Amino acid sequence: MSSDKQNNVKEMARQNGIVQPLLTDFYQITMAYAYWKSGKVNDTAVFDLFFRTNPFHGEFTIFAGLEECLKFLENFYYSDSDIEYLKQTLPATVEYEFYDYLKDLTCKDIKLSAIEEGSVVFPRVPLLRVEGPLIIAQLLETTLLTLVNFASLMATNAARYRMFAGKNVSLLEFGLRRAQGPDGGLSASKYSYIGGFDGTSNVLAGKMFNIPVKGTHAHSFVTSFSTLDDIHSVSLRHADCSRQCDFLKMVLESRERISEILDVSPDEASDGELAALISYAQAFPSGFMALVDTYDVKRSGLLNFCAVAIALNECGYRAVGIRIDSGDLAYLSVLARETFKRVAEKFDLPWFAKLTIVASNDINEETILSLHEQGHSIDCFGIGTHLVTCQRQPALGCVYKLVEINGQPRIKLSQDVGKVTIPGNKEAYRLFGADGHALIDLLQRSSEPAPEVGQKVLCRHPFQESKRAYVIPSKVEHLYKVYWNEGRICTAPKPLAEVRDRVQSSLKTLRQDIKRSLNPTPYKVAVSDNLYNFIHDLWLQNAPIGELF
Ligand SMILES: Nc1ncnc2c1ncn2[C@@H]1O[C@H](COP(=O)(O)OP(=O)(O)OP(=O)(O)O)[C@@H](O)[C@H]1O
Ligand SMILES: O=P(O)(O)OC[C@H]1O[C@H](OP(=O)(O)OP(=O)(O)O)[C@H](O)[C@@H]1O
Ligand SMILES: O=C(O)c1cccnc1
Ligand SMILES: [Mg+2]
Repeated sequence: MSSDKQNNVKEMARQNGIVQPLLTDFYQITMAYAYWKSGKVNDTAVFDLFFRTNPFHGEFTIFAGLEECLKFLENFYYSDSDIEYLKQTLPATVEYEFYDYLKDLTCKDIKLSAIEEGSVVFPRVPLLRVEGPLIIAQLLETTLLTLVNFASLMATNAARYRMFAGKNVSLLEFGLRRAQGPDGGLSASKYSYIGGFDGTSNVLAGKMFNIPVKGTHAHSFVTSFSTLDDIHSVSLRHADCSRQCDFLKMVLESRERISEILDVSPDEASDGELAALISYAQAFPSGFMALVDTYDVKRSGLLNFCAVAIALNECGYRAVGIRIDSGDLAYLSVLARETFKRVAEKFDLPWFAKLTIVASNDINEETILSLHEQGHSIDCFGIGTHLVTCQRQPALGCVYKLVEINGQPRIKLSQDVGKVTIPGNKEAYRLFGADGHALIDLLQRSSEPAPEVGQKVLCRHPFQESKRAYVIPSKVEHLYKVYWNEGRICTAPKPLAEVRDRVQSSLKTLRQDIKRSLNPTPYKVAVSDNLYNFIHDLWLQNAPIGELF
């Protein structure tokens, strides 16, 4: 087996243990019993899973969570202890044959069609279409929603950070400590990576999903050292030979020289901080990355870092960079870059000017945009709280609605037109313009022929009669593939790295004005003329006619 395949198998095998049939709302099980009791065991249904509004005041969403949905279908069965628990929890009047029915239940008769994971998606276009026996399709509702909602929200949030940070900056996810519990933290790491982050500090996510694990060190490492006497050993082995260097002496000498260049007195710098940086460098001479804001970036952190980095260079190692975690990140990063440039010039070490500058501390979308406007020298953002808690919008509102029962369309009416469901079994197509950009998503009845390249197609707003347009597509993408059918995965979900690439390639198909931060242009989602008439006929059939006296 190729190592790619092995990795794929390994990834697929990793089902989050908490995802199981009882991870659902109680009403799914009570409904299952009521369906069963009312003779609906052989009824077949079609459910659509979709959202109504894009998150974060944006006009696009990234669809994620499909692979986990497939693992859920694959492993769906009620264990003996699940059945035991349900017997204790449901009323004693529930007939015992229902538990026998549940015991044999699997997803073998379910068919799941979905949009490719990592694609940009839009309101009202179903992300998943679930077809099969009514009872089992109903029982899947809550778990599928919980698997798609947070995954898609998180991937969208991360993709937005990626977009606004730009290509030249790397992004690290540092959020585990602030996430909504352990499972929220793990999912956040996974879907941040899909959305375009370059690495995570979350070690378990690294192991489970093969995400690069990255990090620096905390303030506590610095504050645990008080004086130079705290240094355990003064020496460091030279990179090229077994010779031991008197590392402490070299650091102190370079600190003297650098203090003149930077016009900062070594007396102002913290010796405790220097002891900490020396100790970290001795532990990781080839990966030295230091936190420099514990006491004072300008007067202590930068001087101490440069002193250790120059001494490391004399021992044959190249330092990696610094992290700044407080203060004015624009000003301090520019100051750090100027400092590195001056040292690079004086010591004739061009690489020193390009040392990595990581910034962290409550970073969000606005901070990144503002820092870009101000000008900064940051190479990498470490982002926790705002990213993983999706502070700007903590939930995506995907819903799961019945659109067909036993071949008959179903519509859910609402005073709020936006909440009226689009009935029937449908197909979704993305129509592209001549310049390669996506123009519109078109929903049609499944019985209609697919739109064709070069052929004029009438696209209608689902609820506003006067809003319509003819589109002549240059390319037509059928959005659904069948992923699960006849009890097995029939289209293998892509490995994480490919889903991550898909996010970027899919985002490229969107016009810039749809992706901008402030007042983005909405992307159009339309229905065919046939589907429009079908919706509105059914609407009239189902809407009661009021009487006025
Ligand atoms: N140049 C900047 N422009 C806009 N926002 C910034 C800039 N520099 C930092 N910030 C943000 O401003 C906030 C500053 O945080 P805060 O007021 O807690 O101060 P602090 O620097 O962290 O102080 P402390 O030393 O107490 O940690 C953070 O959210 C940070 O991301
Ligand atoms: O700010 P976030 O985006 O959530 O990123 C993660 C934060 O976690 C770490 O310290 P922590 O916040 O635990 O302590 P500190 O604020 O005192 O640095 C790190 O230094 C960041 O500040
Ligand atoms: O490695 C880091 O620098 C890190 C990790 C988690 C949270 N804050 C920072
Ligand atoms: Mg903090």
